[in-house]
Amino acid sequence: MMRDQAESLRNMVKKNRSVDFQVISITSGKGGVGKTSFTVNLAYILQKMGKNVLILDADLALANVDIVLNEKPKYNLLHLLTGEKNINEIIWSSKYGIKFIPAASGFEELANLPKEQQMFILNSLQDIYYSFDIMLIDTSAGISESVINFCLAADKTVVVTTPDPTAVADSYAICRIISNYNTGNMELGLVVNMTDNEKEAERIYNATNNVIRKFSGKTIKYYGCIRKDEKLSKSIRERFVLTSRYPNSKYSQDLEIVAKAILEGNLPEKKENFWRRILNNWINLKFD
Ligand SMILES: Nc1ncnc2c1ncn2[C@@H]1O[C@H](COP(=O)(O)OP(=O)(O)OP(=O)(O)O)[C@@H](O)[C@H]1O
Repeated sequence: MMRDQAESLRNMVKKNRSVDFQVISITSGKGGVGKTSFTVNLAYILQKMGKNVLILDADLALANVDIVLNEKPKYNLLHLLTGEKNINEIIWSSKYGIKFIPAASGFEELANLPKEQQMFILNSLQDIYYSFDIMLIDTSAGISESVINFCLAADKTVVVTTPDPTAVADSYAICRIISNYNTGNMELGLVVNMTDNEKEAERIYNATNNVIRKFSGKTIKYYGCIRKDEKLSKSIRERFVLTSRYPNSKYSQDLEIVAKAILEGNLPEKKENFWRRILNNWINLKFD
């Protein structure tokens, strides 16, 4: 009976809020390019814009979202997978108001989660997604089956790179793979982080876009660039969220422009599409 009531409530809310739910995956070819700090600060800015944001820490075995938010969550995805907790019980509310689903650091087995368990996590999200406007998925760095699948299931994927040639090369690689598999209208875009040279960032975007167009006939979006800001490193060291404490810092100003560009991209169709895409398109990737 209670289940029936919950179900009809869910359907009611779904009907009322069917168009403005977006899933945005954030990924990178190389580690250490600023992906997690980008995710957390983006969440804060989107929240300031009035969006109700949830972060899924999908960097399953090397989770960092809790560290950037300076939180010590009690439960994490491991508790969900072992059946000890349900999805509602593992959502952690940070002091910044941002809610997140923590992964579990140091559990190697989580890095190569079998497809069934990845599906289980994503299916569990169905019970809570109606409460949010935006879900940000912080994936792990690099090319793995679960990263590609999280990206393909999203409405938008943001690839974060730095101007460092190895980071650029790795971001080409991940953009190429995602574009190849992207048969739907998932919007793929690039952010160049830690650059003091806007022209250089645009050159990196143009070069990436040209390669992708050549290989897959598709284009990628340019969401913008973020300057190197010593305050960001300080915020990580001293465990505060930069965009909250220093909204006028270089990093915060640039990220606000990037956040608007991401929101202004293609509007998602129906929120239900996320789940349909997961169920229909969760694929076994074969890398050549
Ligand atoms: N715009 C920036 N200006 C200055 N430093 C930055 C900037 N962005 C990120 N950093 C620095 O880069 C480091 C790595 O950031 P972060 O942990 O967010 O990267 P990541 O890509 O998520 O790493 P991993 O792949 O290991 O999870 C941080 O210590 C931070 O100080």
